[in-house]
Amino acid sequence: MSLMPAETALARVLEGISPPAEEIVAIGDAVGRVLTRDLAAKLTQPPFNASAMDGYAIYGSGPASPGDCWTVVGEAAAGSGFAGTVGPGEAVRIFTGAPVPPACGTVVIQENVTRDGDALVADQPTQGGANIRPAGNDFAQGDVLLPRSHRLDAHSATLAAAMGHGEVAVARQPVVAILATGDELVPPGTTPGPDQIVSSNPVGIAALVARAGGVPRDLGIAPDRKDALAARIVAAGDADILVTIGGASVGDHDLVGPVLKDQGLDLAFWKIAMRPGKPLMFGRLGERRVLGLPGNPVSALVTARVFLVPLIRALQGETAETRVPETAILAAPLEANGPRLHLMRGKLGRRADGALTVTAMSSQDSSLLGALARSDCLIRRVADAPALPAGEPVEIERL
Ligand SMILES: Nc1nc2c(c(=O)[nH]1)N[C@H]1C(S)=C(S)[C@@H](COP(=O)(O)OP(=O)(O)OC[C@H]3O[C@@H](n4cnc5c(N)ncnc54)[C@H](O)[C@@H]3O)O[C@H]1N2
Ligand code: MOO
Repeated sequence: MSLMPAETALARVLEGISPPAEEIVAIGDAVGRVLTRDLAAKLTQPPFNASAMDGYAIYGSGPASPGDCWTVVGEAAAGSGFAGTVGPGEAVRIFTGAPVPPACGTVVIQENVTRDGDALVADQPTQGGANIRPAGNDFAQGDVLLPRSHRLDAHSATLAAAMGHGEVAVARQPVVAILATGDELVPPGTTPGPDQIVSSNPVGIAALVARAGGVPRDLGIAPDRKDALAARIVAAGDADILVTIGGASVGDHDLVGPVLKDQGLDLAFWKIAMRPGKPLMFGRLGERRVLGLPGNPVSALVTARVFLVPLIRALQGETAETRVPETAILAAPLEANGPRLHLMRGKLGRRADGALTVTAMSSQDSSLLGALARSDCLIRRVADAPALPAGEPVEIERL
């Protein structure tokens, strides 16, 4: 029986997602959150013609030439404009960010004039209209600047604040319960007994969840016993996604599938044509999505990137493409690929001419965390891809 292609599996994972529930958060807490509504500016920026420099606002719209002179009749500072009127031959001392008086169309910078008491003389030429930021230069009230589904980052959250939004409507963050399974596992920081290893995978899975905007909930480690596993799965409670790690394969102690089946799992798939990640499983337990990741650390982390991260993003209504394909030139040859999509761990470099190069890690064993941590990209090899010599381009995805 041929395995389900990874693309089909991803499409199944992303099926049937409803628009996210929304909540209102303070703009200072909204970075990393996804907007549920188009965001229009409540304000115009700048709200007035503003000086871009420290200097003098001069009457009229014309240029200033050396020898031109004015009488200084007042001052405009940021936060307190000049309240009077400016007439012909007059100027106002002005500072960066201050409103430019309506009668003034040019600001000359202070380095280019000489002032003696109230008398001001130009030493250098200044173009008409110089050093003024017109009202609405950045944006105007009513402009939709940030669309629904946009994930706020440092820049766009700053924009939203400037637009006048103290609070924004964002998608509720999906809760992702993470359950490690296996008699061999002990928590990080504890000394493994004979035949045991550290349960390291949940650390990276939780980090990927948080970076995608989800809230990780650690369910600890379940031993390879049906009753214990069943109890932990129930403990996932109202989580939006239950992620299990390990116990997904075909061994006698791989009980995750059978226990989930007993609990009524509506299985979408089990096993996909991808390396690492063959035993990946996905289904629904009522409203809850269940993603069964393979136990091998590289398999768990790579499948979490490829399937869990897009699911968490989609549950927040984010539509942006998460995979950003690029090409790099092989620095060393690659063998022909087998029948599964192979996401190979690779290291990027630069050729003397600046071209991006990539070298596959010498071992692609899915237990090698050291090699994964040293990698900075995945090389995407489609099923049955032919052997490639050095110098050929390959598709990569940065980690
Ligand atoms: N006869 C077959 N055997 C295996 C197959 C197969 O198709 N036929 N598939 C292999 C592949 S591919 C993978 S991947 C693994 C995945 O198996 P499981 O998901 O059942 O994972 P486990 O057996 O529980 O563990 C595998 C490996 O990973 C370690 N592990 C598990 N959990 C953690 C954790 N939280 N932190 C760190 N390391 C963990 C575990 O100790 C094992 O060493 O199956 C192959 N076998
Ligand atoms: O596919 Mo397994 O996930 O290679 O190690």
